Amino acid sequence: MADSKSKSRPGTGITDQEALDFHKQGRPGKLEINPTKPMATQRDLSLAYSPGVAVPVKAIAADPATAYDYTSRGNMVAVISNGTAILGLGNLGALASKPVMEGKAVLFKRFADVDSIDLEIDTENVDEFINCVRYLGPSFGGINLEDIKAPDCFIIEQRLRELMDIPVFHDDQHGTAIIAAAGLINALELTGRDLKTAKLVCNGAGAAAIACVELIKSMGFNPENIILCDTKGVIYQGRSEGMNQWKSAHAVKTDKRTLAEAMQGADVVLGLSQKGAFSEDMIRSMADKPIIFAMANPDPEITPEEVARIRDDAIMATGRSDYPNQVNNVLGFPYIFRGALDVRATTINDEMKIAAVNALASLAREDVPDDVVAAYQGARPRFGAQYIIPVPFDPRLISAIPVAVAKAAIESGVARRDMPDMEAYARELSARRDPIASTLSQLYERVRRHQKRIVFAEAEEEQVMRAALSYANQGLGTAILLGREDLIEATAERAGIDLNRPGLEIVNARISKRGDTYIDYLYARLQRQGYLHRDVTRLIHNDRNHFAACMVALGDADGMVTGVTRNYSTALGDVRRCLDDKPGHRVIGISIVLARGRTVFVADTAVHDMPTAVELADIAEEAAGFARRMGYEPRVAMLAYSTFGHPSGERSERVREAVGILDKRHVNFEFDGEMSADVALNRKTMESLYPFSRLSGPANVLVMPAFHSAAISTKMLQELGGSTVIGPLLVGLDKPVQITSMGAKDSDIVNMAAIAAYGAGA
Ligand SMILES: NC(=O)C1=CN([C@@H]2O[C@H](COP(=O)(O)OP(=O)(O)OC[C@H]3O[C@@H](n4cnc5c(N)ncnc54)[C@H](OP(=O)(O)O)[C@@H]3O)[C@@H](O)[C@H]2O)C=CC1
Ligand SMILES: CC(=O)C(=O)O
Ligand SMILES: [Mg+2]
Repeated sequence: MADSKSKSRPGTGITDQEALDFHKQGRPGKLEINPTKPMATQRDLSLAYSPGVAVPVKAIAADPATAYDYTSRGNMVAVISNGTAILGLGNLGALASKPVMEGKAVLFKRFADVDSIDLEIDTENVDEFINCVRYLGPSFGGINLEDIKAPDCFIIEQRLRELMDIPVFHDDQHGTAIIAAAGLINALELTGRDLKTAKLVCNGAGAAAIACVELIKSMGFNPENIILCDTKGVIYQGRSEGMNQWKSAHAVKTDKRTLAEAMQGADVVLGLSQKGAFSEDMIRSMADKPIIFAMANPDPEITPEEVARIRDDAIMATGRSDYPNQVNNVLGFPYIFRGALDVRATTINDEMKIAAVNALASLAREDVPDDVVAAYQGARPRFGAQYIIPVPFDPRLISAIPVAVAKAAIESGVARRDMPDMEAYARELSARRDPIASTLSQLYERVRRHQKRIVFAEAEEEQVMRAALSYANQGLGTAILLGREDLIEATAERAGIDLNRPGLEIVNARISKRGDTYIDYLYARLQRQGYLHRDVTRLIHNDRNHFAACMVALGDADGMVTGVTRNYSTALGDVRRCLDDKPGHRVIGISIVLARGRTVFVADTAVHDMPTAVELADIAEEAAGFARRMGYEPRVAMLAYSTFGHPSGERSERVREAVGILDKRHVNFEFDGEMSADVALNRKTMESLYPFSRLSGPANVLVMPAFHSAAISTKMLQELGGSTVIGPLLVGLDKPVQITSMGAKDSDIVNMAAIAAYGAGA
């Protein structure tokens, strides 16, 4: 029986099973540690460990500040929790909090290139917790406390701030407060309200809520206009039940006693409590143009759909990424720590927090430049009800927020390092960003908005079925499962997959009414290439790749994915029998290699065995065009074993000839060669030995001299270098088809399906 784990969580497009598989597959969890220095030879060992390591030891003992020069401390943050308030799920303990803490650690890395490790401390005793953390200072440049319940978190943070000389920042308090305040400033402006007169209700009086209220009061919000509520209702002066000193500090004189009463006529409501805490009646009773931030995770106090059903004048935000206006601390903590670490701040003070609020609020009001539009799924956002705050993938965040935070740290005297050239610092920050993850997420978003029908040619395979389900669940379009119903259903049953949902269609090639049409189409193409009618009939009835490719050719599907059960060249041959090349293009394979924070496109990794000079030039053009479509300005290196004529050889000649052909074509991208891979990828080597090179920076598109070198090098990078390799992606076919590697995982297959859908004009 299919169980609930295969049902999509409402609004998320993911199933519980997918979430479990995601965390389990490969190395369990989301983190691993990699050395940054070579550890290959006796010499390396002598330097990294005994005896060499003694030298930095003595240097640090003599001058502790040098720890920032000789160790990873300056870029290392600990994410620490005891699991007493995990998201909005409550107190589930230290161990259960680990997935969230690992998640925060990877967000640090992904968004701001901050190295981070999660530490789960198994105690609810405040003193024990403090004692455990207070001695960790030498290891880290900062401490990010997470998901610790109120009021313990207030005591813990306060004490640790006093005891430690590095930033200690409770993300749920200040991260949330900073983002909520930025969103609120903008929402108030959009609705023509004044900070001093607006009336606000905050539901929840825990870590996040108290910090939000404190921050907005410090920014000028009138304390008398704020009512705080908790599980016992309104926090009024004189209340004794369920109180603590932090709640008391915000108790107001009022005769309102329930959340429903408090929300009547309110301009703003902040939800930092629990799923479903706001009723439709409460929302109905608010003032005109209400501002509703339902920030509980993973499920908000009320959903945007529920609000939209009852009123059309609200500005609505949630903590989630699948709705507009995501007010979530992910917009803050990576960048705030980035700025604090870069000036070696001793703390994160109010000045730095307010600088972050203002930077974030103003970013949403700025015109979105062209190169940022892609982060917004191609639609240029305009400051307004649906866009009060930037999205986490906005590439401007990495420079805007850390710069503001670093400046504020310097001006308020808590920086231990000056940053004399802020413009250079902003440029450095931008270079830390690797656009590929945002490119892929933009690609997904675009597909979601222009959904496509993708045929999964090997749907009887379990991982293909999971990928198809995920494609449909993520709202990317219709997944067509090609295969025999009985086999598909049996596999689904065995794997506990529920196929009974919209967005999935099963097509059986043997009994399809379209079979004859496909046979006629294919016979017309192949009759003069040695195929008899009966051969073609067999191909359509028995071979999934031919049937699927004909579906695409004749418009019954927008794109196709295959490759799990058959080798690449066989699958490619099948497809090309049915589909033409795009006019004026050459079909090639491009692999995207993600390594050490860099993204490099490698071509041709699939089609041309020993390309001629003309073919190499064509490959360069296709690959450069693809890189540009993915958001990169191409710098193409035509690779060989030699560099600019040395040593000479026949294959290098051909590459040189290709460079000459590109010169004559006056292409609109940078290219040069022939050159070896180390020169292409290492700016210093290029500048010192070949200052005449025409590339303005390290190459990001590598055109390989032949298929074998391309395939061997990408596979070696994947297996030995720990790189992530996406592809080869097929480029240049008239209709989009992607071929996975044999035995690909469901996540790889769904990526390929999304890329095919994108290629179909999503
Ligand atoms: N979007 C974002 O970025 C963030 C969202 N959050 C969300 O905010 C919520 C609270 O987190 P946090 O402050 O860390 O947790 P805490 O445990 O510190 O505080 C929870 C607070 O919520 C109150 N509460 C719980 N249920 C209700 C209810 N039904 N009605 C009124 N009040 C209620 C509790 O009341 P009492 O005091 O009576 O027990 C308590 O004051 C979570 O859902 C979390 O996911 C948190 C951080 C960031
Ligand atoms: C986002 C976050 O930190 C929370 O919900 O706890
Ligand atoms: Mg949290």
